[in-house]
Amino acid sequence: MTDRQNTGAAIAFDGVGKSFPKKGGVVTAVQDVSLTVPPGTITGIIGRSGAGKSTLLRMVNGLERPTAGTVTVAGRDVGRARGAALREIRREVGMIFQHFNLLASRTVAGNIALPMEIAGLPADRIRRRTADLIDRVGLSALAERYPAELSGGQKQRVGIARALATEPKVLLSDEATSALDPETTQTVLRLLADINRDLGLTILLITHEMAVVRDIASHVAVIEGGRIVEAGETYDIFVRPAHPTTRSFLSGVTGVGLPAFVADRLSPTRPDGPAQEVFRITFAGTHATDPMLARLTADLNIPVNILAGAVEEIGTRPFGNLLVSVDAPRGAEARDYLQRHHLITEVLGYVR
Ligand SMILES: Nc1ncnc2c1ncn2[C@@H]1O[C@H](COP(=O)(O)OP(=O)(O)OP(=O)(O)O)[C@@H](O)[C@H]1O
Repeated sequence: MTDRQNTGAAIAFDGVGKSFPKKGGVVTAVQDVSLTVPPGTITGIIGRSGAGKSTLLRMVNGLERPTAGTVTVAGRDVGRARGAALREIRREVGMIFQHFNLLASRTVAGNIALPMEIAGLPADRIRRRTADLIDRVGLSALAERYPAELSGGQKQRVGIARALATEPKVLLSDEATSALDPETTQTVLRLLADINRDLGLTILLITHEMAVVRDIASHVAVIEGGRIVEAGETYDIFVRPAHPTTRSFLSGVTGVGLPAFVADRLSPTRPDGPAQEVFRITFAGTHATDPMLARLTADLNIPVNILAGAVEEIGTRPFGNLLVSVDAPRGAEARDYLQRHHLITEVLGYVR
């Protein structure tokens, strides 16, 4: 297969809205979304069920048309494209699905060949390209099997190969790993990352799992109630989440939660009498390994209780979280000290 590094197309949403008619009114699925997906990136859109993710994604390949604003792929207005122009855009935008959407009556090779047959490619070219694609997704031994004979991960590999058949510049992924176990999820995410790197394909994926974003996406947008509430580089969003929805998505994946004996007693306001202030410290980049807590105790004589902690990597950059408590009257002083030393702190509450 030819190397087409950095030829991925940018996707741009500009003031995009989508409403559906319903009895007695309208349902607004997406409102006022402006977002650019840089070419060659893997960008994640994360949101809860009903947030508008699928609707947003379906506007990129013209399965839905916006009722406001414009969606462009490589500068071409998808919502206004018709006929041949729309078919051309669809060839450039591949899509993979949570439930794979394979044809049960066709073999692995037959499923992958289908988009090329529809496009009217010559038979020998279809055969060669199908073999290349099967090889790329690691299914050479299974070319003549039927979907019912495959595992979920193998089915998704077929889905990916089929999506690549028309040599798209953009790949849309609609919860592609949600039906897979964690180990298979990792292998499929690795395959998507390889394809992004080798082919320069722009990947836009929707998910409800922040772990998927962390593992593969360089950029992320958080959607709620049809609006983008926060967007940026994944690392920055992990280190400094601004919106409560983003924080709640992160709380499940940053490796640290409060131990139950603290969480059960945590109060949002400071109680009267002796209490401990509980806060999160986020370590980013080169500060991740600084022995700051020891210095805090040495410089200010504030003892720190460590409640939980974890260090992980996003891309290749270290990122850590510590949950600690200090004597409540000295909490502000301790946090101020840590912030002056480039750490990020967030008060979680108080315990007696
Ligand atoms: N064709 C449609 N007709 C009417 N309402 C729709 C249609 N498609 C989506 N909606 C509504 O728009 C809102 C957003 O739906 P959408 O499927 O985009 O959300 P989602 O974030 O993808 O959720 P999920 O993860 O559950 O699929 C929901 O309230 C949904 O009921």
